[in-house]
Amino acid sequence: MQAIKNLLSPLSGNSNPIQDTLKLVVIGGTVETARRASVSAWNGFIDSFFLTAHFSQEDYPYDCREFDITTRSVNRHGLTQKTSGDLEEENEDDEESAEFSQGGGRKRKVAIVPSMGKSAIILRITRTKRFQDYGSCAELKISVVARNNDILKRLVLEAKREYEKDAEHRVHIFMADTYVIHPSSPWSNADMLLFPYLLSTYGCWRWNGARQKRPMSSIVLEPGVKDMILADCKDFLASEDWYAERGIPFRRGYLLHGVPGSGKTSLIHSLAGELGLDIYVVSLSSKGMSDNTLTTLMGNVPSRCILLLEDLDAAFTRGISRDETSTGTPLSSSSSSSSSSSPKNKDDNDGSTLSLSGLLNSLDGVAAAEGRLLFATTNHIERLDPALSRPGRMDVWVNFKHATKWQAEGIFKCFFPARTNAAAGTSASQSGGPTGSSTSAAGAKHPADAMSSANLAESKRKRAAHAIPALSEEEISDLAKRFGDAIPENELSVAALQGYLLKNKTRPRECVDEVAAWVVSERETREKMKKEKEEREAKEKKEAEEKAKKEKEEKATKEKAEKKEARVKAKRNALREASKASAAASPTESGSSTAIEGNSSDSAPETPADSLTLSSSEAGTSASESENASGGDADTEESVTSEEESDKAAKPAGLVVSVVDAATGKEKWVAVRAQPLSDRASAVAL
Ligand SMILES: Nc1ncnc2c1ncn2[C@@H]1O[C@H](COP(=O)(O)OP(=O)(O)OP(=O)(O)O)[C@@H](O)[C@H]1O
Repeated sequence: MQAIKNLLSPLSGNSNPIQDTLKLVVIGGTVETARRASVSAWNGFIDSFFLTAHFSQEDYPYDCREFDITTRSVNRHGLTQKTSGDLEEENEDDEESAEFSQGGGRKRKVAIVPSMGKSAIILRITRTKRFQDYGSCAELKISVVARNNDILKRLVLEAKREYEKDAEHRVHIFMADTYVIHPSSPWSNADMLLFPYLLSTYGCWRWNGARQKRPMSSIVLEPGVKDMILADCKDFLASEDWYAERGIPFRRGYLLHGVPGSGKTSLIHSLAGELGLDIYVVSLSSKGMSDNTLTTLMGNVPSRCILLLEDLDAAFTRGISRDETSTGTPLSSSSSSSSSSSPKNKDDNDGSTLSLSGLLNSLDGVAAAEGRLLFATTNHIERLDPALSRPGRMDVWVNFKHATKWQAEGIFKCFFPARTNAAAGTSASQSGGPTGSSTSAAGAKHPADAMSSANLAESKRKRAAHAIPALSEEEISDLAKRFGDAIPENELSVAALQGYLLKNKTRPRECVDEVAAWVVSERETREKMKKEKEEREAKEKKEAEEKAKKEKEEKATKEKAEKKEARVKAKRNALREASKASAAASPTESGSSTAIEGNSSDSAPETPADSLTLSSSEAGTSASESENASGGDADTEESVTSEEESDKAAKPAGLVVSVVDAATGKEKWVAVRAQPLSDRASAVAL
């Protein structure tokens, strides 16, 4: 105490302010360090009583969602026998807020739950969020005060049971995790090549959540299409032995192509729910996707699943908007196999080095998994390489078009079920409607009818309380017919129709009354957008052309300047050579040299016109003109011409020789006309 007083006392006196500040800093630092040390020691002490299980979000099935259930299951059945209620509420709160403290901080929750025995179990749940190079990852820690880990084991098993029960109504989605070096990462590409083990965590599948199953009946396609695909999938999954007996690789590919918003992705989601398969999604154009990564990913999918390659064309045609000459056709295997030299890689330095041959190999190479259903979607089938879509890789092709009248009618019925269904609480909501399996109606039976007969499992989600008027079956049929009639055939996407119906989800009658006006406005909007797009494209094209023209001009000017410079250089060399030659010839003729020099001076009497036409100063002027003409960026064609002309003009002047003034010792340039002198001696005599 006395020491602290001594330490603080000078602060109140009239001591040096710098010293006081330093003291304050030292005191503050000491107090904070002591606080942290004590907190850490206390946590360590408490932790020593806990048995802790760590669960990472990346670990399937021990993901956070499962453990949300876990914690509930602890409350409901597992360890408690009686419901306490507290933990349930806490975890509900968790789920709703579902937030982590900023900057990767953590939140702690401690709940005391009555145990099966007499003593209480202290359960501590800690959620943390780690930020990694390729995203963030949540981690869950469950700690209990116990002598052994039996409780934790039971907890996990209980959670697993609950989780699997819940999973029956869900489709699990896994995303391909590709290798990406974050800008802030200390590792460079070179490091990765040198130490491949650094990549070991990439090219793997990451659980991305579980979505409610979508009933097949909510997908409205042309009659028979859904049933054909579903039957084909089922038949394939049941034919493993048949394939094995014939030595055919046990794989099947489906290519869904067509206009955007026509239900390709929705159908796959629905099929996954119907067949009870998980979906593994690969985006071929994602950063860091390479042949090796894709092969690893394809080899790691489970035997029974749906492998989805979205926007198949995008992987090889990303540069299409930038490359005017591109036809959109993917690079050929030979050209694209040398990934580093492909245009794509030059343009996009994002570490993506996927080649067509790499993709083909990963689809049906020796390392490719068997038993999976491959679904590929594209909006531009014409851009696909034939090798990619050939049978064996893509066995079934389905074309998705804009909505027909039949589809419009069907989707209307999905949105507005008849009174009987609504009363029974089985009303179909929009795309994310009630969940569960349903048996598709065969043939041309309307989807809404199929839905009404479907045995929908009870949804656990909260239902939106939309006040949808309950209309009779006849009225709904009539409205649906009118709605279908008002929709133009093959002009609007089903997604657009869905958007319109969503806007009117509680007004079926008005929805039909106003649909004609909506179609008109939709057409106008599309026209406007088309026009704007054309204008934008024309503008971009014009700008690109202007830029190209400018670049061409600059290049030409530069080339000319270089040529001129080279010519001037050559001329200088020629002059130098000439002067050397003259110097070599003149030493013995000093008198003549003097004579020439005398002739070149202003005061000298005029020399014979035919022997000496230019004075040294004139020759210098000519040379300097040539230099001026060649120098500078503003050189033009005219300047070249004038220079050439001046060259021509200078030619009759003959040799330009260097002479040395004997008196001053200075070198002078003298031009001498090239006259028909018979020999050098006579020229020198001049
Ligand atoms: N045939 C359909 N039946 C029911 N709903 C549909 C249909 N087509 C589209 N939709 C609805 O439109 C939305 C977009 O559909 P989806 O994503 O399946 O289209 P897509 O063909 O995969 O589009 P893109 O090619 O742009 O990926 C979804 O919400 C879906 O509910």
